[in-house]
Amino acid sequence: MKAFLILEDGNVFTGTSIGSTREVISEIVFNTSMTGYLEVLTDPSYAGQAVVMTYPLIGNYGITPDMESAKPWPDGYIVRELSRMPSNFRCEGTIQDFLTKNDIPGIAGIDTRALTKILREKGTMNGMITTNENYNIEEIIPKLKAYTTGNVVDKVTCEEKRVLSGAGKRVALMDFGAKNNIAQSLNNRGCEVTIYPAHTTAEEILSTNPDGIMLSNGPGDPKECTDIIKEIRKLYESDTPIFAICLGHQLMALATGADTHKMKYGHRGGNHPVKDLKTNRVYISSQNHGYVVDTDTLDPNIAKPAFVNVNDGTNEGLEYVGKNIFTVQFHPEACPGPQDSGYLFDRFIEMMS
Ligand SMILES: NC(=O)CC[C@H](N)C(=O)O
Repeated sequence: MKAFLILEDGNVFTGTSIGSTREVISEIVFNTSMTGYLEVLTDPSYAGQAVVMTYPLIGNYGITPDMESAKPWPDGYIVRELSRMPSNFRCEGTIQDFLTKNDIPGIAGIDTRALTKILREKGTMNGMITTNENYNIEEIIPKLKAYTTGNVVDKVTCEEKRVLSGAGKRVALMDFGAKNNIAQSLNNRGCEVTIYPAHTTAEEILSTNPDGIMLSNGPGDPKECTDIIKEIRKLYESDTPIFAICLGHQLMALATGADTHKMKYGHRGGNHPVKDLKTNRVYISSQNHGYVVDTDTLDPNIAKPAFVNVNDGTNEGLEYVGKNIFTVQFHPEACPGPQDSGYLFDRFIEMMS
């Protein structure tokens, strides 16, 4: 069946429908990872977005246990070519069936390179995936322009707290849409990790007297999380060691008076160079974000840049003055992507000691 991707700027791509045939409007973002399509699909930070995979062949090892959460989260999936015959000793099915089963619409067979160039030049924009051949572009474009993602953290956070037991440090992990490998990276290092729903109060977390608090990644505009930011402010004031990743990093910055803004097209992929400003060493990082902390709005008495993006000079991490708090915009848990910065979990454990 034919499918159409209609962009806010009037561009239309015609391809083949994959997964659900449901019509969807979403923000269209691109990811440049060459492998790890399952970790991308199951990263809750993609809730509220349709993802374009720039790598031209997707699904060639099928569905494997490499999941970062229990289900796929993007609103839509856009690929050049979907493998029809996946092959891998762990393969349990096809992307096609996975998308259909989870009611996620997608489109294959379009020129994803041309699409990515549009998104890079004009910036991230909204789009519609539809199988309706009689679509009316005049009616659709105003709808696309008016569409906003809203608060998506509430959609992805866990409903109840759960514990990964361990004999080491006791970490409270705030789940704003956490990828599995954050808890796993801590648990592999012996930590007992208690995962809390996003709206747990600071009082409840602090009453358990954790050795450290981890703030997770998550979807959407950090400024939508007004209630959570208030709780994070209390965690900041508590003097408990804190490590935060991506959305968690942005929320801590907002909680302490800095500002964030939306980037032109964000960073999503497995090859983003970030420089540690203390050592001048560059790490290749896994990334998935569309917002960024404004370096100009940082109060040097509160937070100092610790990492910077080598490509565009944007902030990639902060160190909080007089506190055991450091936060990063990139993903030390990888999944997918390079594990160069996994040592940051060890640093967090040292900080808790
Ligand atoms: N992976 C994340 O935590 C993303 C954070 C935020 N939603 C952004 O796009 O910038």
